[in-house]
Amino acid sequence: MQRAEAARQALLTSHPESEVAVLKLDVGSIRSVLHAAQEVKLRYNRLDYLYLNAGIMPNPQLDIKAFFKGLFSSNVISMFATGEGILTQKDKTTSDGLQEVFVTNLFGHYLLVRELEPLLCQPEKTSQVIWTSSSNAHRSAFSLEDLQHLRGTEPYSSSKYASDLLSVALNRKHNQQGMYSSVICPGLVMTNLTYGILPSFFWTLIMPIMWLIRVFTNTFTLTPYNGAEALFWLFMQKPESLDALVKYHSLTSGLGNNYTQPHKMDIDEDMSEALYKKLQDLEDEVRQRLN
Ligand SMILES: NC(=O)C1=CN([C@@H]2O[C@H](COP(=O)(O)OP(=O)(O)OC[C@H]3O[C@@H](n4cnc5c(N)ncnc54)[C@H](OP(=O)(O)O)[C@@H]3O)[C@@H](O)[C@H]2O)C=CC1
Ligand SMILES: CC(C)CCC[C@@H](C)[C@H]1CC[C@H]2C3=C(CC[C@]12C)[C@@]1(C)CCC(=O)[C@@H](C)[C@@H]1CC3
Repeated sequence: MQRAEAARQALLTSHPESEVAVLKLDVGSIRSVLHAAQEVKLRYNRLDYLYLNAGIMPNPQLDIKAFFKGLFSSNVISMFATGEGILTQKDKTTSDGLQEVFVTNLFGHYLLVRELEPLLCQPEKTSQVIWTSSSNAHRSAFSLEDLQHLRGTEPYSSSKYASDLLSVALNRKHNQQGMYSSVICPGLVMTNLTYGILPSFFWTLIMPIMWLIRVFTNTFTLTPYNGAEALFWLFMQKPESLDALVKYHSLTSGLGNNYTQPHKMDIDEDMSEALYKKLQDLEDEVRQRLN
């Protein structure tokens, strides 16, 4: 909570007229999500925006061999833009008996949205739910038969693809009630997540190479400010005008200009419906276990 309080103070310094409240929430814990949602419902009557940004990539491993192979292939740009085929992770089980990446990146958020539906779906008004997804969300990493990615080595990619599917399902279910869901990709940003892949001093050393690569992909946004471009862009749009089947990417040009670009997602609407059904079943199961 110390860092949250520091962020609150910084916001109040830059925007003294605003009201900023903090609330403790561990999206990786079912009890914590339910407790925090209860607290939100006590404090507020409605929500206009819900940003689902929390996410983890535990124990990332870079496949050096695949990286060098990719470097000299025709897929090199796509490899730098998405990290496809060169990153794996080691997941673990939480005390709720769920896979940590699945619950932190997807299921905890799903449960939070379910709990907050009464505040998000209100007559005559619109609300926006925005997921921080990733260009690393690959259909090949996801399976409806293995939602939690117990049998694979790319739980991060699987969970992000699942968030894309879930966003599509939420739109189909709730647009008529005024709730709209979108997914964004911030691009490659230097944060604790990327410092888990390679140490921060190494990223600093290769920064000139990163700026050079940015000329070819525009996906190397590199700073949190640049990565937030799509969030800001979405905030300025009318939610009814957005395309549910599109992911909004923050991009930074070689000259350092930020812009947002929509990319059609590789999504099958039946699959998104099937995922929603499976998440509902799991929700019933975990709620029963808590009672
Ligand atoms: N960095 C990148 O290149 C990219 C990142 N993303 C996504 O952006 C999002 C933010 O990640 P990023 O800033 O890069 O990484 P960081 O590791 O720097 O930040 C992760 C954030 O998620 C929060 N978080 C993690 N676990 C939990 C949890 N169990 N409960 C509540 N909050 C939690 C952290 O909170 P706290 O500070 O309290 O620990 C922190 O605010 C993630 O969803 C990530 O997948 C997507 C594409 C690229
Ligand atoms: C540029 C250097 C000389 C070598 C860096 C190689 C890799 C460590 C990176 C190349 C593409 C990167 C990437 C990600 C992580 C680091 C790389 C694999 C992500 C998967 C990080 C998390 C995301 O959500 C994606 C959007 C990133 C895609 C690109």
